Amino acid sequence: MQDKLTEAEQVAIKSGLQLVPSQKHFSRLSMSSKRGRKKKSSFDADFDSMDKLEREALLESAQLSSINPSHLLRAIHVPDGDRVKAGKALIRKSMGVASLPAFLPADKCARVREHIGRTVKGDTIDSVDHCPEFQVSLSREQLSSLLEPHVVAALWALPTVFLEEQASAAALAEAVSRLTERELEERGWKGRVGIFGRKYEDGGRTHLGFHIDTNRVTINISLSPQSSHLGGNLLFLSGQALQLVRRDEGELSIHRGDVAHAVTKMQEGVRYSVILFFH
Ligand SMILES: O=C(O)CCC(=O)C(=O)O
Ligand SMILES: [Fe+2]
Repeated sequence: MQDKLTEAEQVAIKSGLQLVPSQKHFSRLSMSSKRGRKKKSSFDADFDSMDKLEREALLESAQLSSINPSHLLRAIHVPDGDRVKAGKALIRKSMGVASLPAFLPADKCARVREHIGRTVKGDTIDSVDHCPEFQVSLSREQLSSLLEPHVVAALWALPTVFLEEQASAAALAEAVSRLTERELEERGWKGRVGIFGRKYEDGGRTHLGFHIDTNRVTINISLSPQSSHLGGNLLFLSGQALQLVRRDEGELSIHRGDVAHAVTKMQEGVRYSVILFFH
């Protein structure tokens, strides 16, 4: 474990990020990785067991902008191998996260939201935090019937374009909108794609702690207007910074799987998202 932390530390130091190599921090980390393996039955227990820094981030505290991303990276409860990957992702020069506002129109968001609301269950356990998932799996066919087929084709092409283009989100959106049906098909993701919807609310799933995804690229679309919830926003450790992304209905976020991310704690309302894991 010390070796892996040292590797993470070296990566951070090379990039000029500051890490605090205190013994206290090392012992807290060994305690925290045990928490990651333990079964949690409640969201409160999961939240309470987090390091103070992660709790502050998930509460969108006033001090959010003063949180040192590398300190936060060391405080989150993830396996050490994931911490190394997330550390490399944090300092990577190429784009780790991009946002495409208004990717889905309001009526389509409402359709997907209704489907999730009708079918979501809290009786299966999440592999990240061991809390009830409050998620529902979708097939590509189901997604195509809820959205337009050409939107689904664009979703399948986006990760390829995202990995190829070292450009801005606007350039990414333009690249996808310029592609013909045939080009979309050619760029379409050839690997496995996992699709699911999630619902967050007080009394249900309230948050999702920092983690990395095991797949290469993740697309996450907000299905709820910002006005329908307080909290429930995305946090990313990318571009040498802790980024808070407050999205409106229909906004698409695309990120590499190894970028550490979280969903802040719901304070009010309901929040839906649809997530695609490109393996
Ligand atoms: O629900 C969200 O918006 C984030 C979900 C997520 O990061 C995940 O399921 O891995
Ligand atoms: Fe995730």
